[in-house]
Amino acid sequence: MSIESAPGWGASQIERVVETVLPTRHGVFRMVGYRDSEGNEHVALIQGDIEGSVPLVRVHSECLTGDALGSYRCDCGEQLDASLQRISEEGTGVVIYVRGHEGRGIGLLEKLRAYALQDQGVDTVDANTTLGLPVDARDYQQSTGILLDLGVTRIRLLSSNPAKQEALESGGITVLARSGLNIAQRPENASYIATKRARMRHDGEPAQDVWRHLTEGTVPQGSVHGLAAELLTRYGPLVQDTRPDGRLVIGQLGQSLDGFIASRTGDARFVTGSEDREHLHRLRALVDAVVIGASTVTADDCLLTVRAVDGPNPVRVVLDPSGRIPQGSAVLTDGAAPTLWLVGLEAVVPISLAEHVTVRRLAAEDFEPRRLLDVLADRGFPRVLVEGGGHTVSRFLEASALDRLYLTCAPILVGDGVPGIRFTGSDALSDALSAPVRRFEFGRDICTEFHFSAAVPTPVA
Ligand SMILES: Nc1nc2c(ncn2[C@@H]2O[C@H](COP(=O)(O)OP(=O)(O)OP(=O)(O)O)[C@@H](O)[C@H]2O)c(=O)[nH]1
Ligand SMILES: [Zn+2]
Repeated sequence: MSIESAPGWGASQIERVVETVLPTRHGVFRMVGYRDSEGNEHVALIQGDIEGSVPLVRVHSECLTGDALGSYRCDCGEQLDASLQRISEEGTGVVIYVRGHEGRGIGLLEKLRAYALQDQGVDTVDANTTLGLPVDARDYQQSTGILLDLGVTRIRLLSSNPAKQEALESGGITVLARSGLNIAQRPENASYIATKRARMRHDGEPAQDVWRHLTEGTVPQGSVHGLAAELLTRYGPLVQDTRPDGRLVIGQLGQSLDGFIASRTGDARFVTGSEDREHLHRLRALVDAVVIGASTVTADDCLLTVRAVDGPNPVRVVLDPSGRIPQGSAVLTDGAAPTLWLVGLEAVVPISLAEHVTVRRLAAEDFEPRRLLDVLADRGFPRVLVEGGGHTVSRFLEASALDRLYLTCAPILVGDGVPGIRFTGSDALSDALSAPVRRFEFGRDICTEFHFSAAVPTPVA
């Protein structure tokens, strides 16, 4: 099959040659092989029912050094990996692996020449021009052709490069959203990435600036777009809405659409996807302390640090009246953040503990949510994230102790398992708990933010 005269295509053609399947560490993909009019061979890796949907699409430029050899000079390999994973988590999407794009279209050996110049201090843009070559010689007609062949005209693009979006749009593809893959920089590729941002219009810096301001407790002004704007919309209110006494209490939970945080065997891995995980890490970075129940520490052995984004680690507060979390738990053995281990008056705890662990004994009534929040505020932790599990978050919810709750639902039905939000509830639906809400799409998950402190109290009759 060949596509001719697609919009903006001129005389170029793309030919669908073969279809097979590719099992990978990110799952099984349908794989379609194409040949373009210049003889370049490309592949599309596909999951799910993409025709007529608005799938995630990664148009990935071939990079032998990064993709196959694991080079840290660029971020290509990690971007490829992350995009396959994201698509696999969402269950729908396409990665187009574009051959002939090596070295931004100048070829492998010329790229290595450019590397040799960069070894002498020239940046990636000047290296190409010093060699008498274009800074970026890629065209994206093959990708437009492949998408049209796959029946895809509207996409969400995984890329930090606005030029890719413009090229696909000029080829007749509607790009409804574009976001980068948020790969952590390495010392080896930091200046390459900085040059892409400074001289090749790649996004990154504004979003990182905005995020840094938010973690420092300020909301930057000025016009921003893309991820920077999204971060401001999502987290700006958290930074602004702190109460006069400096307190802010937020809850978060990821659960299945039918309300379970884990299966009946306790399997809780990846209920919600990587975007929700990133959101959770952002919430952690915005608070002084994360609160977690002993059952969740025992079941998940969570680290509770900020790893998916830049930002400070909060203090880890473990609610453990009977002192039952395992001594080998990450919160007790990993010193990446301080741990405040709150135990009952009678609980038995080991005499010698790692330096980052502080034990504080509380009377049974001090484990009541509002009393706990007073204890934490007194210790200098007014901004608190209640992170799990279902029982702990529900307790804080029922005690009206949460200013906001982020409840992310994954489109899966578990049937039976460890419950998410459960509380006494009301007899009449008209009395059900509600508040102003905002909704965020995290991949295939939907996060609902309940803003309880903005709710108008029901007048007492
Ligand atoms: N000429 C040259 N090409 C490079 C260099 N480093 C990486 N590349 C190539 O650049 C291409 C990837 O382009 P990038 O600018 O890293 O990213 P992008 O594809 O434009 O944007 P994203 O979609 O966000 O990944 C690959 O083909 C790499 O082989 C370099 O220093 N010089
Ligand atoms: Zn690369």
